[in-house]
Amino acid sequence: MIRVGLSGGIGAGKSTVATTFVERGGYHIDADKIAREVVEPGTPGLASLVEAFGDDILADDGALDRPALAAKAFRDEESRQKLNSITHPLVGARTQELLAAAPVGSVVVQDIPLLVEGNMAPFFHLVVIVGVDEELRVQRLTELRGMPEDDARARIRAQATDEQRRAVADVWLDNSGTPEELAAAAAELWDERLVPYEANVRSRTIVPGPLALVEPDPAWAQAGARVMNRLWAIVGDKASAIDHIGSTAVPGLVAKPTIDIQVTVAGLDIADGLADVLADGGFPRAPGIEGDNPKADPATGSVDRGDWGKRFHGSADPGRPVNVHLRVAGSPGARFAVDFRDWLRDDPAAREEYAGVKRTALTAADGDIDRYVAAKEPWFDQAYRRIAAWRTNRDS
Ligand SMILES: CC(C)(COP(=O)(O)OP(=O)(O)OC[C@H]1O[C@@H](n2cnc3c(N)ncnc32)[C@H](O)[C@@H]1O)[C@@H](O)C(=O)NCCC(=O)NCCS
Ligand SMILES: Nc1ncnc2c1ncn2[C@@H]1O[C@H](COP(=O)(O)OP(=O)(O)OP(=O)(O)O)[C@@H](O)[C@H]1O
Repeated sequence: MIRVGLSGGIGAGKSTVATTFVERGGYHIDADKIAREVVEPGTPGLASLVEAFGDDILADDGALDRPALAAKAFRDEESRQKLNSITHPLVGARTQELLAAAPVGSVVVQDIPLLVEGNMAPFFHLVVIVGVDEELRVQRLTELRGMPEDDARARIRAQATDEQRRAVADVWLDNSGTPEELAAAAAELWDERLVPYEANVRSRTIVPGPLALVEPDPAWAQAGARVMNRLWAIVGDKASAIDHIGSTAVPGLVAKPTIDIQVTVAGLDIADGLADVLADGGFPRAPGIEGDNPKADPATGSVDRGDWGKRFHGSADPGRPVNVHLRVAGSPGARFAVDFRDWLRDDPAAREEYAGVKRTALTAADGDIDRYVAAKEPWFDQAYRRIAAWRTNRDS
């Protein structure tokens, strides 16, 4: 099972995407729909709303007069918070019930208008945001849905900004074209990414990233932050640190387009205990990788005899290659990963040198990842010594 969080500002067009996903077999959990169910006539939810906002939010038949409540609730922040504090726990509880009932193998599509506002992004395997410029949204809401313009704008003001949405979006679906274009993009996403992602999570299959060097992409930092937030949500207090490491964490450096993340734990037994939750969360374990090569000083031949053990996980998402290295706090491998990144960030000449080493290794590797890694290893050995000197200098 994978959980897909679907969101977007009011009027962005989530419904089109949700419909496409459901037509293709998605298990739909619709927060707006649940928000209506929990305030139906006779529910404790409706009674709480009346107590909070007065009985003039009721229509003649005793049901909720939605525009009347909207007029009161979106008037100011305090009123909206009051509304949220009544409805959101009820929506949350019902969501949990529906999630528990999702069949094995489901792609669960959770349609949540306030996903970003509620900091819920890390709890999904993938976050899909539908985006359209604010003015076009207001135009569609007023002209096509008959919503008063001040109501539309009041809700937009009460919601996250597009910048905040972009920061958590694994996928951004633009809806400034036709609904048919949006539906086609959603269908492709479903077929090419969501269905294989779910199958890979179930079979615990890693999708390796390409063995190719690409120009530095400023989007890697945010992609790394999203993966780190997701890993924190999975491993919780079992980790003492989670860091974006490797070349994608170094601005300006060519890299394999795979995000490397280090999860620091107290011991490898803790790492082993996390294997299943990580796999369920979209990061299956790679068998057979139990440690890094101990670094040897090429000048003296002396090897760092610390514990170089680690556990290694990849990504089941065909659209986002990730390496997750679980290393032990204070071990030389854990320290080296962070220092290496910081050294490269700090030293443009080292960065250039490493870029050259990678290009040579790529040619030598002839498409074989193990040969690529091995070809870089001698350079790492001598870099290890230089980094130790750099660290001493930095810390003195
Ligand atoms: C105030 C209510 C009765 C107005 O009903 P109405 O039929 O006009 O709107 P509807 O429920 O269809 O929501 C439409 C859109 O308004 C926006 N919206 C709704 N509630 C909120 C809120 N509390 N804060 C910000 N935006 C909101 C969302 O974009 C949503 O998709 C209703 O929105 C409500 O009960 N809201 C509280 C529950 C809630 O937060 N729902 C959103 C996700 S759980
Ligand atoms: N590409 C499009 N071109 C023109 N109109 C569109 C397009 N996509 C959606 N609409 C219309 O814009 C309005 C808002 O879209 P929709 O109801 O799907 O948004 P939503 O994101 O589900 O909104 P809400 O947050 O209210 O649930 C609707 O009237 C819809 O028919």
